[in-house]
Amino acid sequence: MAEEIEWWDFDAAEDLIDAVVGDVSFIIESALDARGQALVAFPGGSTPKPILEKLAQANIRWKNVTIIPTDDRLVPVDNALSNVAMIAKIFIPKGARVLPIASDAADHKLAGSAANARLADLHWPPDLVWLGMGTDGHTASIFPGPDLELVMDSGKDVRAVGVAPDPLPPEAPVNRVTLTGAAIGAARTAILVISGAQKREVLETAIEQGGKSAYPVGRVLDKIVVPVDIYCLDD
Ligand SMILES: O=C(O)[C@H](O)[C@@H](O)[C@H](O)[C@H](O)COP(=O)(O)O
Repeated sequence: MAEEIEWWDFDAAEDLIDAVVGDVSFIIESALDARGQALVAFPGGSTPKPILEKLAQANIRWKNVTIIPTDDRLVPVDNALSNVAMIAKIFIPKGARVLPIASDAADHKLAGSAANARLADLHWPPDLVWLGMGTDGHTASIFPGPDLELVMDSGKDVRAVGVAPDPLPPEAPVNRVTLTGAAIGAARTAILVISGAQKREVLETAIEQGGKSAYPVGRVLDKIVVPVDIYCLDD
């Protein structure tokens, strides 16, 4: 399990947004100071959008920052389900380099190999992996089901794989590409941002169960060696 897990609870969305923006800005600034560049992975889904919008206003040297999605849906980039499109719309105007990990390969395995090849060129490990979580305990696109072992036990040099969730998640019923357990586990810093009592309960159970959890998030947190900050908005 992550060496240390710290929970930060919020009643108001603005307070959570300010806290996450402050933390992520600090992580990026520190990476820029230390290495002159930063590589960060941001999640898709609906929770991060207002936070990302506020983060983009921070006074950061965005042109030295590379952003990848933690995972993406295998859809064309002009599709509303595309995570990279959401991130690119917010950060390209700021001068950041936003790299897609999805491709238009019809086969999710090929899409995964293409993503892995693209990530091989980046300055690794990521300075930050920011995770979201679904009520089924998935994080990034690491779902319970047939691909779980592949994603979690892919070997440390495999940074991304393609997955075909079964069942497909109703909010975005398409195949995906995701960072692997090893890629997330290698991050220099990691945060998890969730909202609502239902997710909190799932996450608490997953943490308790640890590396043997049926919830992917428990397995992923088990791979992360650095302390993890969890930001939770109560409903
Ligand atoms: O692209 C995705 O689907 C994600 O990266 C995924 O892991 C997301 O973070 C959770 O499903 C939570 O999504 P919400 O914030 O929309 O509930």
